[in-house]
Amino acid sequence: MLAFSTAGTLLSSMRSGVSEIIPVVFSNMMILLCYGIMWAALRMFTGRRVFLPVVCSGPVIWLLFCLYPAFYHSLEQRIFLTSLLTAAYTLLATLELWHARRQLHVTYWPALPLSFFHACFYLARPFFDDGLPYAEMAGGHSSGFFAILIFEAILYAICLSFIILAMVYERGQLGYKQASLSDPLTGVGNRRAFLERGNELVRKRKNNDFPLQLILFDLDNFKRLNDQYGHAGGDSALVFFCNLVNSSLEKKDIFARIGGEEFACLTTRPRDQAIRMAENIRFQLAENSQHNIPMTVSAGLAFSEPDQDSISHLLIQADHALYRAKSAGKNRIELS
Ligand SMILES: Nc1nc2c(ncn2[C@@H]2O[C@H](COP(=O)(O)OP(=O)(O)OP(=O)(O)O)[C@@H](O)[C@H]2O)c(=O)[nH]1
Repeated sequence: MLAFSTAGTLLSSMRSGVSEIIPVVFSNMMILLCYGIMWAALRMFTGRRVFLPVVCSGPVIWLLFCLYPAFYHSLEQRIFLTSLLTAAYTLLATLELWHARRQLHVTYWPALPLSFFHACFYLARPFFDDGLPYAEMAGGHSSGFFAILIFEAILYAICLSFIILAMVYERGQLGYKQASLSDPLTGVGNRRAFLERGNELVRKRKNNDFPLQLILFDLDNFKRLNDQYGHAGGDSALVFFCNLVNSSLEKKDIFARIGGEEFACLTTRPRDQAIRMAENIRFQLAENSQHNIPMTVSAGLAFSEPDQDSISHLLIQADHALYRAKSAGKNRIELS
């Protein structure tokens, strides 16, 4: 991208008044292609599909217009079209930066006004740019707007480069954080994530009273399942169970794998609904086990008191209930 914009600018500065085809036609094609590539790069950054025709349409439109002598010889019209195409690409890039807010927390913010300002600058350019010094380069005159144009372009390129570096860095950091909080096998949160988010919810509950229930699930006879179906069979059983629970979660529920075959679900549903949810999961697992691998699960439920400020007490209570469920024959639910 940098190579294209440098080459485009260099070509643009080669105007001699004798032959302007390369500086006028090709330099602007390269600069517009550079904007198209920037849009594509931001699409890739946000994990969205890149459309090659969009990347190339700016340079192609420019080339087609330049084939008309009336357009080619009108500096005003050329300024209007390059400005319009540049603004269009920059607005598309701004839209991609807006999409980046789903993946980033901080660094996309400065890029948004910067990119939007750049688009507005090019939308306004045709009203202020008299075409100097291009028209009178040979005579050595210079336009005030030309200096602003160059200054804005340099400022935009430098600021955007730093912001994009910061965006890449932030995404890397968030990726590491996400990896440290999720279970690689099942994709659900791990114990650390559960304790972090769970404690946060318990603290929130102290100020705003809402129901909070903890369900501890433990797959039954998992050692035997591993022995019978192999470790790979055990792994896919764990994934199957997580998918089953995930399909019955509500937005606010926190679900995580907190041990080998032990899972925790913190829910803000009322007590009777939490019991129904646990019972439903237990029933569905016993009825629909995957690949003919019979599976059952035991669960212990605990209900949070308003004065609690950490999840550990709730975990101990649910663990006692789970122990009772195991002792009473497994494939059942006990309340604390
Ligand atoms: N396949 C697989 N097995 C695991 C994983 N993590 C832990 N396990 C196995 O889970 C089994 C747990 O065994 P136990 O703690 O004895 O529990 P259990 O056999 O389910 O017995 P109960 O809890 O009393 O029903 C062990 O054999 C572990 O090796 C994993 O990621 N994948």
